[in-house]
Amino acid sequence: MKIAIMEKVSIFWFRRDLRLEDNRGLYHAYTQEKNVLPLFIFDREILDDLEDKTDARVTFIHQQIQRLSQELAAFGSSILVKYGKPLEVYQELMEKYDILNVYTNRDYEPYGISRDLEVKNLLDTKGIQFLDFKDQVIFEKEEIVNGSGDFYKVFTPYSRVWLDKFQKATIQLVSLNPSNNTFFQTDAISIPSLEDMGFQASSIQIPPLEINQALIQKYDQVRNFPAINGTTRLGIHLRFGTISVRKLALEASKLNATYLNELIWREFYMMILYHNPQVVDKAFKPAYDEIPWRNSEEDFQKWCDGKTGFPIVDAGMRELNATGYMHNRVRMIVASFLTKHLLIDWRWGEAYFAKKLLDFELSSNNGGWQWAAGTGTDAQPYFRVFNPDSQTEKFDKELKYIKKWVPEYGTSAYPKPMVDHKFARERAISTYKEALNS
Ligand SMILES: Cc1cc2nc3c(=O)[nH]c(=O)nc-3n(C[C@H](O)[C@H](O)[C@H](O)COP(=O)(O)OP(=O)(O)OC[C@H]3O[C@@H](n4cnc5c(N)ncnc54)[C@H](O)[C@@H]3O)c2cc1C
Repeated sequence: MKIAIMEKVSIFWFRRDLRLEDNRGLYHAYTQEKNVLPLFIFDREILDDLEDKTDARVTFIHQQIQRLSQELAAFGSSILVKYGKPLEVYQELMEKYDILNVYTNRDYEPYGISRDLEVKNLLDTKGIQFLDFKDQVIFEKEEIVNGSGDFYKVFTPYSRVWLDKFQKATIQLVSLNPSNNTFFQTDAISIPSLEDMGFQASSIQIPPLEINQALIQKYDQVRNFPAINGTTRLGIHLRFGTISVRKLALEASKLNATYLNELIWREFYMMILYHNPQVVDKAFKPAYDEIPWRNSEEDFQKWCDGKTGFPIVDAGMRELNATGYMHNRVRMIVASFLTKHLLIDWRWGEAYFAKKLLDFELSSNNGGWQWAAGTGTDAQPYFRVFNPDSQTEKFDKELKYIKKWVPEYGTSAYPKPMVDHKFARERAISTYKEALNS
């Protein structure tokens, strides 16, 4: 009888860190182990919930995995790509390989935390170590806390401490030294196709991965105008880790304080979610869960379709539907409109954004929606209701953005406003007031 000898490997599990450059967990695996087998799992727990089978994010990940596979070929290695549920995949791998250790980068979302705990417990049964590292943020967990050791609930003091710590830290980028190659040596391993997983390629364009220094330098002056290319569109790259946040933050710190501040917002919301996982379906400020939302399905549909009769709102929704992107200023306007003008639950809008945004990030999306609805940290006070016309006057005065996305604006084909601004504003304020005083 022939006994198969199992290959001895250590696994590096890629998730939202799809790069070789300055990847902390990978660097640790590479410098500490002898036979590093890269792994990526197309996670059915996530994919099965995606309604759109041409989801652009899945196409993007698939392309990035192919790129990684090519980059690893230069090291005589490849990436093992599985389609399934992580626990089942690990059960299978434990039968096939003699696994020494599993390395990965930490996740802060409730699903990621429970997935990792399950995998860790499974690996424990065979004495395999699960080693996770900080990679997707500069500071995590309890690194930024107040004098009493509590997490910050308000952005400004958080950002002050973050910045102070960042300025004192020596942040060095890490890279893999090819002459000490410790990757598992193998021919290319085949990657399941999108079709194998029930998906098809999307035609949506992904913003390029470039750090546009000239843009970042003037970011504070241009970032609020949706008609111009005044933001970096690096959201999807930060989401899936095709860029290192350390690299970007180091550049930003030399170029523009406002831009760096936005990266701090990203981490602030990640840590709010980490410390308060209940915000996934509850208001950060519990009293706001008493608001009796109107939740008209008909109104919601008009909002989704960009047919509200408020051109800046419609332009934003149409941009989102067509490209998977919406400018931050317009995200704030459409979110305020949905929650205040239409009194529709912020969770409806949040879920719609989650389906459509290329840069969808649970923490920032939840934080952005709760901010707009007035239910969150540092929220816009409920009695301040964005006026879509004055926002247009300030940020799209020449109507360039509106005309791009709502070409029929100004003609009889364009719908009349679905609600009167003054009436909706007063209705929102009195509804919130009553709920909060009850
Ligand atoms: C209702 C609402 C929902 C949002 N949903 C998301 C989301 O799902 N994912 C997401 O990444 N951002 C979200 N944002 C924040 C912000 O709108 C986007 O990060 C930004 O528009 C992305 O475009 P950009 O990459 O060109 O950003 P830039 O302006 O170039 O900023 C660079 C990066 O900084 C971070 N950043 C910028 N602004 C914010 C912010 N306000 N909060 C947190 N991080 C920020 C992002 O990672 C962004 O990619 C949301 C905002 C609102 C008001």
